[in-house]
Amino acid sequence: MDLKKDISDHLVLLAVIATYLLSGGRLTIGCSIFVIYALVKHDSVQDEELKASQPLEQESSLEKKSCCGGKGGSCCSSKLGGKNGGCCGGSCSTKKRLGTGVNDTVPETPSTNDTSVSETDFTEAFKPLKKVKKAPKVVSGSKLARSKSEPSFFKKALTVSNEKLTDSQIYIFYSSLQGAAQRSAKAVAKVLSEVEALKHTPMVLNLDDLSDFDDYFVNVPSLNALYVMVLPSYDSDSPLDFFLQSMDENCNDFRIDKHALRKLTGYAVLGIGDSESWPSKFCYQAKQADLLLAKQGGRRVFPVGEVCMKFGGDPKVIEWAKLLAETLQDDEPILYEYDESLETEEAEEPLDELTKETLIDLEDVGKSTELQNVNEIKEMVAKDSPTYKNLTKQGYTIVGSHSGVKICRWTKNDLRGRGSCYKHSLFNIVSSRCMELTPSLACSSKCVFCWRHGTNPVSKTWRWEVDDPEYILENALKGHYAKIKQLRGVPGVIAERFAKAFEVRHCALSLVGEPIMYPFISKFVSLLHEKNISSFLVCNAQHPQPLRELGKVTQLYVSIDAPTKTELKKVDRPLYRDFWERLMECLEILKTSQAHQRTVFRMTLVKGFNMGDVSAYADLVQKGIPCFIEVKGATFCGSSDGNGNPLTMQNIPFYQECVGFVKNLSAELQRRGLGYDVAAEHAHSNCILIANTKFKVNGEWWTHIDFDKFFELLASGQSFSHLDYIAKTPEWALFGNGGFAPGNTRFYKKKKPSENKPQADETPVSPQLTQPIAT
Ligand SMILES: Cc1cc2nc3c(=O)[nH]c(=O)nc-3n(C[C@H](O)[C@H](O)[C@H](O)COP(=O)(O)O)c2cc1C
Ligand code: SF4
Repeated sequence: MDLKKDISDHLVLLAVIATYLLSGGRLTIGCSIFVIYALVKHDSVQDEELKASQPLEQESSLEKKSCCGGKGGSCCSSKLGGKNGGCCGGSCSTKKRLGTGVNDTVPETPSTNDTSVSETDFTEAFKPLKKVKKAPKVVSGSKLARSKSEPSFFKKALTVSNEKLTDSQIYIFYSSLQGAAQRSAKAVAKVLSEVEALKHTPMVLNLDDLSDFDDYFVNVPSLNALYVMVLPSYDSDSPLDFFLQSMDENCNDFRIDKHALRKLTGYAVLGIGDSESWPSKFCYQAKQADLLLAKQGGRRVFPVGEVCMKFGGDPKVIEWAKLLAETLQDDEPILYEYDESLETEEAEEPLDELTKETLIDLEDVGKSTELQNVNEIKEMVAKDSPTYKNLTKQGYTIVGSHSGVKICRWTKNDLRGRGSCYKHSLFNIVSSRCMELTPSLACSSKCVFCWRHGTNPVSKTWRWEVDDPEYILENALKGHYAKIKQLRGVPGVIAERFAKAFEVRHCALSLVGEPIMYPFISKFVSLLHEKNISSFLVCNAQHPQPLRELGKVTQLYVSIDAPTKTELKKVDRPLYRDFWERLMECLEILKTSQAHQRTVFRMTLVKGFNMGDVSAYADLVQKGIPCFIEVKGATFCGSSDGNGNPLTMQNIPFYQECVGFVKNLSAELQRRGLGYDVAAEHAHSNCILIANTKFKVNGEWWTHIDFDKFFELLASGQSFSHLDYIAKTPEWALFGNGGFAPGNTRFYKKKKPSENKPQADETPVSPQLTQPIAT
């Protein structure tokens, strides 16, 4: 354009010079004036044209700058035709509208066509921005729900408090497998007790001994309670798993106040662990506990402590306790910040797809991974766990990850010709051919007389990896036979009995734990029967569903440890809140759908706990109509200290007391017109049998089992009942005759026990003091 102008200018100049040379003088001057005027005019027109065209160019150049902003203008043109409507049409116009610095210079009304395109693109292109804005939605659902359901004081309670923490009653809870947490809890208690301003002496409680977590973690013992939790972490199953699981369930149980722990003045958690061996899981369960306490409304008064115990962590524990002690005395209000991301409620409003996506993303972030792992599936008894070591030390052979076998002392006794257990007298089970097994070392009760010493896993439902029934049976037999083999050198072992012991005929499914919890219990029992091994299944009457579904067993026991709801809670310390209803349902099942089975009520008598109300026991018998009632005095399993077992020798009934109880119960049943009477005994084990009189044939008791007949009936495939495989009770086993089988030699350890010559003040038989009696 400029070059053209230059050429035309030069042509005009040449024309003027030529005219001057040809026409001389005046004409040339006149022409020159005309030409100069024409040139000036031409320039001014060009300038005006240029001025008129300039704003539009300026606008377009600004748009390009604002859009491409340095990352290359190509995106503008390419995205204009793209699916998002383009960054030019979208974000450039957006910026204009939002009044960014660049657009301050841009005219207010852009060209109409361009604007309409921009606005369409703007709406579509905003979706990603919506996603960016997702952060507030993490809590919007829960906030919404809470603001509707919670009174306003609640939020306030969760923000700032100026409670005087030294007025609190401090409860120091611990859970310990190997003793470090117990030691640390005591150390923390000592440090806190030294705080002069503290009004109440701190109390130390073992979580694993609590009969009911609800007493502390649904209800609180006092309104000034402050909890300090001293917790180890185990990547294998430990008692703490059940505590954490219960806390997690409480958070989601609509029957429970969701923020029950706001009633506490506060809480603090001290985690102990091993950062070197478990770096990624260091103190992870303490952190889980901390979050769960917060989730239930608890206010953290001090940060979670994380102490590695591997290399002398005890001074660090003291350090943490001292800092906590200082905090308790500090008058400054504490800001209690509630972590709203712990909430998992759904938003009430329907959500569009993108918003849903957003919520999921953020919940994943917000819902701490620590909490997600509370219900992680573990092995029930992992090989490297303290529970494994503890059980193997007690003589258990652990099979797979949740089953166990153990040779009972009666098996040894019988191999040596010293007599079988009470099951021989009562039902014809020979101890040397009996295998004691449990397919579930875990239990749903914490009975006061249990010899599990508080270390076995507890749970209401199965929450572990599951082994095959075939695998369990094969390896249980291997384990049992390996233990039998070890007895070959024991003095007095009878060669014939020893040889037969390698062909198990009976399996007592009890030992410890709750066998019916094992998900394949019926299959397991039928595998036993395939090998001509009879089955004696003991259950704790807390699992009606599997009881109802159970296939044929040789004898089915239900433990009846107390006659009333209050006493049952005290004796069995069941984990279920509806434990009584569960028991009632199980009794109903025995009377109806499982009435074909040989059913037995097992009663374990504990003096001072469950020996009072004979009439209430009779109510239960009336409800379940069992074939037999087996009454046995509890066995002393060691001191109460540290193992959760509160029993002392004072709670172990004498044989005569058991006899008195049995006679009273039998009389009460007869008074009600129920056909029961005392049938057999094994005085040596403090054990007496009451039987339904349908087992009295022509005036003789038939409480024994004809095992051959049982397997014959099973093989026939026909349905049959408990009366189809009975055998006559031998004379020596009848009540009044002691129950010691002939062909055996009675062996007295220290002094001759007096159970066969009962006296009012006799002492219990000595073997009971050391080892549990076969179940
Ligand atoms: C089988 C086993 C698993 C463990 N797993 C963890 C773990 O996951 N995280 C951790 O921090 N410590 C772990 N520890 C270390 C214990 O938490 C630590 O030894 C603690 O002091 C034990 O407390 P206690 O003696 O009261 O049971 C584990 C220890 C054992 C024996
Ligand atoms: S039911 Fe048996 S295994 Fe379970 S706690 Fe009671 S006695 Fe122990």
